[in-house]
Amino acid sequence: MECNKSLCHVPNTPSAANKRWRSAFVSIYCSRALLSFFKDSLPDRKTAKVSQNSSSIILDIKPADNRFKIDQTSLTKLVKEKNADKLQNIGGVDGVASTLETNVEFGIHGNVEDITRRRESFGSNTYKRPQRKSFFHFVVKEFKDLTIIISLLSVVSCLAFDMMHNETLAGWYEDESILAALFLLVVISAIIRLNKLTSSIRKVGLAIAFLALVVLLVRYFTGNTEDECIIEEFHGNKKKFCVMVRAMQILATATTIVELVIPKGFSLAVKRTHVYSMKKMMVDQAMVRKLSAFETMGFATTICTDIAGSLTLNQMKVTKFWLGKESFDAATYSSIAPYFLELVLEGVAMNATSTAYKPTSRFEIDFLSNPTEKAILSWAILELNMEMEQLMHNCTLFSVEAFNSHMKRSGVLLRRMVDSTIHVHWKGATEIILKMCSSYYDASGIVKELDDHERMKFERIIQGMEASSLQCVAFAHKKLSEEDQEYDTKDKNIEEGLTLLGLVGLKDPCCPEVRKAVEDCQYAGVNIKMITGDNVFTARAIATECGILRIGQDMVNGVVIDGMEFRNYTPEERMEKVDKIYVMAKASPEDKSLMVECLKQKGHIVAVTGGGINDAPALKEADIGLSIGIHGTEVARLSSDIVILENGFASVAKVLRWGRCVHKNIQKFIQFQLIVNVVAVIVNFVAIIFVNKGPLTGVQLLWVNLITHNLGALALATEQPKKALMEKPLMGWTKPLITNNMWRNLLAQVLYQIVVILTLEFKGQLIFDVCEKVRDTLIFNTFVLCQVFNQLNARKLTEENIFKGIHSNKLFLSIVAITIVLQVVMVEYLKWIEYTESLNWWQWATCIGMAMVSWLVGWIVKRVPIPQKPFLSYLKN
Ligand SMILES: Nc1ncnc2c1ncn2[C@@H]1O[C@H](COP(=O)(O)OP(=O)(O)OP(=O)(O)O)[C@@H](O)[C@H]1O
Ligand SMILES: [Ca+2]
Repeated sequence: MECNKSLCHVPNTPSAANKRWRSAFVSIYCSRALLSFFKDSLPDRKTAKVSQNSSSIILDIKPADNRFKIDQTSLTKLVKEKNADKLQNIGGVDGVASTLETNVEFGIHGNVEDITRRRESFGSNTYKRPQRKSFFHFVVKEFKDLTIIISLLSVVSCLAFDMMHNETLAGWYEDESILAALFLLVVISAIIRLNKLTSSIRKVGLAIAFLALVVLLVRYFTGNTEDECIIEEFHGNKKKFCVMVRAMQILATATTIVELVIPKGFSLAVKRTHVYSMKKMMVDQAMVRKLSAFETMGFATTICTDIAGSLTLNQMKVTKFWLGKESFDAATYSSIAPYFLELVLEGVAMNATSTAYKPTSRFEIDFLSNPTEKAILSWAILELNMEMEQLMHNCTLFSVEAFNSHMKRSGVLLRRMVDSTIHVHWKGATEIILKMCSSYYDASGIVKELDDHERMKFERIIQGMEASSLQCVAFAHKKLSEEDQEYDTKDKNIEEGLTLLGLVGLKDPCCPEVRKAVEDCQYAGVNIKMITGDNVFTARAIATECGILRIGQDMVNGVVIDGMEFRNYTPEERMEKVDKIYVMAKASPEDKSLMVECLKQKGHIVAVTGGGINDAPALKEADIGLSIGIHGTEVARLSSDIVILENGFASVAKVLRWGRCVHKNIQKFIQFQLIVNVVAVIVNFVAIIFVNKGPLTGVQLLWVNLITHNLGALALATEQPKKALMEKPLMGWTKPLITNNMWRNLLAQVLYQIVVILTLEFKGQLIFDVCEKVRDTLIFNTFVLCQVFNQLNARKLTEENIFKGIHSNKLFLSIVAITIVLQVVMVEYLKWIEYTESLNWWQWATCIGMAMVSWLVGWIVKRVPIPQKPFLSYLKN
């Protein structure tokens, strides 16, 4: 409007010279019109800047109006800042006086025109009563900074979270559903070792926050603080508002510190590391049922393994068949007397928990039984042409004792249809069955007495089979007299005086990679022990084949023992001998768990692998239970922490490696995160003490926390297990979570970052010749970039080359790149909401340069030797 009006007064005969004049005139007046418009609506710094520009225009071209060389805002600023340099720039007191067109001695001219002009420029010399503001208004104003609310909420929720997460876990252990598990993971997880660390950090943090609070309060009540804004704004208001607002500011500052020091990010990061590794492990056919098992596995000092499925393929096959003292094979089966073979097949078919039939195709046989039984049935059907259905038609069962790992035998009582005679059939572990026999069938089916001499001969045959790693099963038979009709399998009579029918030897081939996997684990400092229900000789042979026993070692006393022997030791003897035992054979389920219990008592971290029902108690007793094998039983799976669907010990070695990796990654994250938090707390604290306000605003700190907790944790969680993890012995369960190496790295980085940030805080404006806001932006930017660079430092806790293998971790690199991009966006965004100022290229380069020095610091500090004894133990002494 003003602009248009002014334009009307411009001469309307545009000569060439006048044209130039007019365009200058228009631009000046239009900009002035705009400025006055802005000035009315935005009474803050922004206008000041523009007005300064406008005043320079005025000075150049001699304005038509009577404005002063200095405007109100600049004048207020000059008074408020008490900046001697600026005063000097204007020409000192005299300069100011002449700018204001006044005389230091006589004052202003004072006529109506002059006063009006001054009133227009500087406003009237009266105090404008501020509008009454409600208490709600103060609250909203103080809490406009959303971060404070978020901080408060997160502090509260963090405490609630900690209380909650210990209890609610038990529910999903029983549930195999991976979705349910994943869902619960987001809400709760058990983090055992971190709890201690977290609680000590929390104590220190709360102490610092409290101290800061005290400092601020003391300052406030002793009037030692410049509460200009409050005094200015609330002058005339009731004092209680002042107190409340100040109290809120103090609370906000303290909350920011608490928010920084409560390491809730740890548990979150641990969870993320777990979930990431869990997903990776699922590719390897392993499902983690209990997340903390990951780290526990990393610390395992002993792994107790069974045979079937873990060391062997769980594909048993009958390879030996003895009738009497003669061995038969495919070529000689036809020479067996038919009536005798019929008896043997009756024992096989009737004394089985499942039925099998021969389908059209030779190789498709359906079974529902344990591997041993499956192998025997398939051998009988395929090699001995057993007609299972036919045999089952010929007799009726009236009592059955199913196989179990305690008794290691199964038995049936049956009546033959043809003559109604009653027969008992037993099959089971050779030592059990042999004890029940007093006679034997020789190769031609004639019953002979089993005296001690003959018994020895059979034992030798069995040992021969077992020594070639065969699992042996013996069959026995007895025909009962008419009076025995009422008996069932529980009666003594049918357990004695049996006739040995035959022996089979079953081969379960060792997994091809098992030897290497066992070696890897041993190399990593983990003891491998075998605990099995199988016979001593079988166990010894397989242990040697898999590398659990070294050649000659099996002869050393006490290395291979029998479950019963172990059971009968006194508790003291057990504790004394348990370390030396490498193979425990003929073990009952209780023996297996007794062994685990002993090892645990001795301070070992014990992992148990197994797939059978008989392994369940040991799996439960173990620190980490791993159920193995696609054919593993449901009971074993439910008793375990990790379910491995593949057969083979190689998977166990993989889990061990991942376990160590997860632990390492968590350590890396802790080092990384602690640096961020410690630096932020100290810097804020020091700044509060000296200048009453921290250099990093709530939003900025929240941002730092956000990227370190989330992106940082994710990046460090994705570090893959390296071969080196299995090259060192144990990391030590009892060792502190933060090792001396980590303390050293941490202290160096913290020191460096504190020096950089405090230098920027106190001397930054001078060094870089920038305003306060640019300096604050420099601090914020440098702090964030330091963390980005430090993330790479954290990749290697001890190695000097932090870039080693980084090319293979694309995810890590992408996360770092994303963080940098987000930081640029953040600086720009914060600028928009007036939290930061734009940085020029040179300033960006300076920030990056300062952050990059943390690599150098990391490299240098890794060369500083450290003591073996944990740092913190020096404090305790
Ligand atoms: N179905 C069965 N019927 C009769 N005897 C069996 C049967 N299965 C196994 N046996 C006998 O019982 C012994 C112990 O077998 P068991 O399955 O209890 O051992 P395990 O502890 O599971 O062995 P592993 O270490 O392979 O897991 C075997 O050596 C075998 O002689
Ligand atoms: Ca088993």
